[in-house]
Amino acid sequence: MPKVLVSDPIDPVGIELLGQVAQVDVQTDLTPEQLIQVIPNYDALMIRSGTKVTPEVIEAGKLLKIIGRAGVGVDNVDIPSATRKGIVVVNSPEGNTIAAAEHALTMMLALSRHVPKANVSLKAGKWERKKFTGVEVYKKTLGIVGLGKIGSHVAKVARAMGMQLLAYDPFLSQERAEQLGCKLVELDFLFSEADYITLHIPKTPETYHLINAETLAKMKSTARIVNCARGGIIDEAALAKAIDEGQIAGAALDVFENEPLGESPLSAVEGDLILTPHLGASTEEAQTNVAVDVAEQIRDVLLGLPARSAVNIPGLRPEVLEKLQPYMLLAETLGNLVGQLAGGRIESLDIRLQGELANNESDPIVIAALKGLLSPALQERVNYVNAGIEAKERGIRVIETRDAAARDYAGSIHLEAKGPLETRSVTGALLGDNEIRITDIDDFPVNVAPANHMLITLHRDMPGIIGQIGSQLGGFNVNIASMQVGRKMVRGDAVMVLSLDDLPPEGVVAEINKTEGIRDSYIVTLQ
Ligand SMILES: NC(=O)c1ccc[n+]([C@@H]2O[C@H](COP(=O)([O-])OP(=O)(O)OC[C@H]3O[C@@H](n4cnc5c(N)ncnc54)[C@H](O)[C@@H]3O)[C@@H](O)[C@H]2O)c1
Ligand SMILES: O=C(O)CC[C@@H](O)C(=O)O
Repeated sequence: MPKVLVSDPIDPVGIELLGQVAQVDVQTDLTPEQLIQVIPNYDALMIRSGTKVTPEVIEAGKLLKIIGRAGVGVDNVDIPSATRKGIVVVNSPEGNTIAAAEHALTMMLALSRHVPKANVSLKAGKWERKKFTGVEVYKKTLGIVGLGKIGSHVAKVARAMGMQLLAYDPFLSQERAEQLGCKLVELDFLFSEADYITLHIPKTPETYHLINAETLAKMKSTARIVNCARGGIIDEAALAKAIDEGQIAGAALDVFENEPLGESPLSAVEGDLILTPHLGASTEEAQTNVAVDVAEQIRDVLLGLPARSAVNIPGLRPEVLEKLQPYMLLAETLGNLVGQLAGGRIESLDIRLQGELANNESDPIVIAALKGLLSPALQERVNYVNAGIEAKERGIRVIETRDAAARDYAGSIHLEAKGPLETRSVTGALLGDNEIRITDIDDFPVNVAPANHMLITLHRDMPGIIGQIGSQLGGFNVNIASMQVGRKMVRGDAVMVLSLDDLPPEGVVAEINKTEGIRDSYIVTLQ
C-alpha cells in the first residue's frame, strides 16, 4: 500500500478518503529537519500553508510522486525542484475562494467600524461610542488588485453594497472587468483614487513589496488596505510607518512576510490595524472542499490516473480532459514506438494533430508524446510533469503542426522523429471504443493494435520472407499472435509488424537481420 504523509491539519474527510487507498500518517508538528528525515518513506505529501517543501525535502523524498496543497497558493512548495524530479504538485484552485473573499470583506467592514478595538474597549468595561464612529463603504471606491477568482467574488459583493469598483489586473480583458462592474485602470490611478484597496494577487517577483513607501505615498489619507492574499506583497515596515504617521487611515492583514508573525513592526502600530493569523481559508466549508479536492487527486495519482489541478503539468478542464485523455494515451504509445524505432539520439520531433484534433488544446498531447518518446531511455523517471524539461535538456526540438483537413479518421496523430542519420515516423488513430490503432509506420500503411511485444521489420517484399521470419521465431520458441505487412508496391520496400506472445530472447534481431531481404528489424515493447 502506498504511504501518504499529512504534515498540516487537514479536515478528517480528506484523510478518510486517502485511507481507502493508502496508509496515511498524520504528523503536524514536524520540524524541517524531521520532515527531511521521514519523507523518504512516503509516496505522497499532503500540506496546507504551514509546511515548507524546500528543495532539500524534495531531494530527500525519493519515493514522492505527488505533493497535494489543500488550498490555492503553492508558494510554500519549491515547484521547479518538484518538476525536475517528476513530482506532480496539485492544489485546490477553487475550494476556498468564497472563504477568502468573505474574509477580505469582513476585514474591510471591521476596519471601517473599528469592530476589534470596540470589542476590546467594551470588554475592559468602557462604553466609548463616539471614539468608535466609523465610515460607510456605500458609494466609496474599492480598488481591487487582481481580479481572479477571489477578486471577482469580492467585486460582486462589494457592488451589491453600493461601492464603485476599480480594478487592476494586467492579465484580464476589459470585457470581463466590465461584466463584474469594474473599471479596469492603471495601478497608480487605482492607488490614488481608491478609498479601499484589496489585494488578490499571487506573490511573484513582480508583486513583491508592491505596496511600499513610494506607493503608499500615492494613496489618500483616508485609504484603507486589505491583504488576504499573500505576505510579502506589502512592505510591512513601510505600512506600519504610514499608518502611524496618518499617511493612510488603516489596514487589515491576514497574511505576513514571515508566518507565524513573530517579532514585527506591525505589532507596535497604534493606529487602525487589524491582524488575523492567516484565517482566509479557515471556514468549515472551505476546509472540507480543499481536503476532498486534494485527497481525490492524491488518490488518483497513486492509482496511476491524471490529476485535475496539477500546477506543474498542463492544466485541463475536466470536460476537456475527458475528451483528450484517450488521445494522450495514443500520443504516448506513438511516441514510445517512434522512440524505439529511432533509437539513440533524436534531434527533433514533429507532432502533427490531424482531423478533429487539429482544433483542440495541444499541450497535453505534446507532453504525452514526449513522455512516450523518452520512456525507452528514461523509463519511469519521465512522466507528464518533467517530459517537457527532459526533452528540452536533451536538445529535442518540438515542432507542432495541425491538419484539420486529414479525414481518414476522426482524429489522428502523426509523429516524425529526426535523428542525425535517419528519420522515422508513425501515425495512429482511435477506433470506436477509443481503441488505439497504429495506421502508418514510415509511411507504410498498416492497421495494428499495439501489443506488449512486437517485432517490426523493414524489408523487401519477396516470396518466402514471411515464412522464414515465422520459422526463425519458432526456432526461438516465440509464438506469433498476429502479423501484418504494409507495402506501397508489389516487391518493393515493406514493413512487417508481428505481435508476439513472448518477449523474444537476445539474439533474435541479429539472426533475423541475416535473412535475405531484411533491411532492419526491431523488438518493440508497448503497453
Ligand atoms: N488568506 C488566505 O487564506 C487565502 C486563501 C485563498 C487564496 N489566497 C491567496 O489569494 C490570492 C488570489 O487567489 P485567487 O484564487 O483569486 O487566484 P487567481 O489566480 O484566481 O487570481 C489571481 C489574479 O491575479 C492576477 N495577477 C497576477 N499577477 C498580477 C499582477 N502583477 N498585478 C495584478 N494582477 C495580477 C491574475 O491575472 C489573476 O486574475 C492568491 O495569492 C492566493 O494564494 C489566500
Ligand atoms: O491553508 C490555509 O489555511 C491557507 C490557504 C490559503 O492561503 C491558500 O492559498 O489557499
